[in-house]
Amino acid sequence: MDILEEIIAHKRIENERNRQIMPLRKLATEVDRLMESKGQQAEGGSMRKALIDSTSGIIAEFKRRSPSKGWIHQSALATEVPLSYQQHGAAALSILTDETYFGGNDSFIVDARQSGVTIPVLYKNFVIDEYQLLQARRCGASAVLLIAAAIDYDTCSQLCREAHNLGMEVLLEMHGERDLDYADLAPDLYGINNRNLGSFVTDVENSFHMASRLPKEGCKVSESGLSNPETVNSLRLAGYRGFLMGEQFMKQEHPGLALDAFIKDLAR
Ligand SMILES: O=C(O)c1ccccc1NCC(=O)[C@H](O)[C@H](O)COP(=O)(O)O
Repeated sequence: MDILEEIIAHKRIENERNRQIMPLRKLATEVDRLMESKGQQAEGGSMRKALIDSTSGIIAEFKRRSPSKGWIHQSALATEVPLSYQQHGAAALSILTDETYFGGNDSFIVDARQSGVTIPVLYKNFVIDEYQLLQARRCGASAVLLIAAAIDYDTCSQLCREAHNLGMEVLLEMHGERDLDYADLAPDLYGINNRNLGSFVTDVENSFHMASRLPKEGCKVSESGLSNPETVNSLRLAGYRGFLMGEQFMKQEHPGLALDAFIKDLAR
């Protein structure tokens, strides 16, 4: 069993437990009310537009721990780091909400919004059913991640539609050619993950290899293992508009300042 299979097996149990605590119908009613009072479109607006309009294209990630690295920054605060990322030029944010494997929580997005984050936020979790889309909408996410390797095509198609009905965008994550069938679901953002989930090894060549295989007009995002400004500039030339980066910033004492320095290097 690779790590993704393990996480998904655990997620099914977790979702079931959450449904016992708050039934789907009750959560849906809460989200309906939220949408009535705050509007159809999710908080933070369009991540696709934010990436296309941005010069950096950086999606800065709030990730305290990971299966590959263990704790990266255990004491990092969701009331501080996401806002600091915004102040230092992030085009958008990704906030890990998975608790067991990434030390995350939905409350981190709530904290980020309450601290003053207004840019788009990706609900970074392993979404396999509608219940999690409602959780994402409730806590203030603008977009959700759907991972092709984690769900079958029909489920992905249905979740894409439901996310849109909830006013959120979809970042569809693919790893390799075997996932390309999913590209015709026309997500808002096409992600290529450079991390091999069997070995955890990251290889940015994966993004270069996959670039020409994605729809020409699609907004492409390269994910994982990015640490070098020159690589990001080369990925931009290859057609990418978004660059999802976590560990490179989170391993520093001040992730926002690390982002600031990285963006300055991009422009050199
Ligand atoms: O980060 C991991 O170790 C990991 C392991 C298993 C599944 C997913 C994993 N990461 C999720 C991500 O996609 C990354 O957090 C994101 O792309 C940022 O990557 P990085 O810049 O390498 O922290």
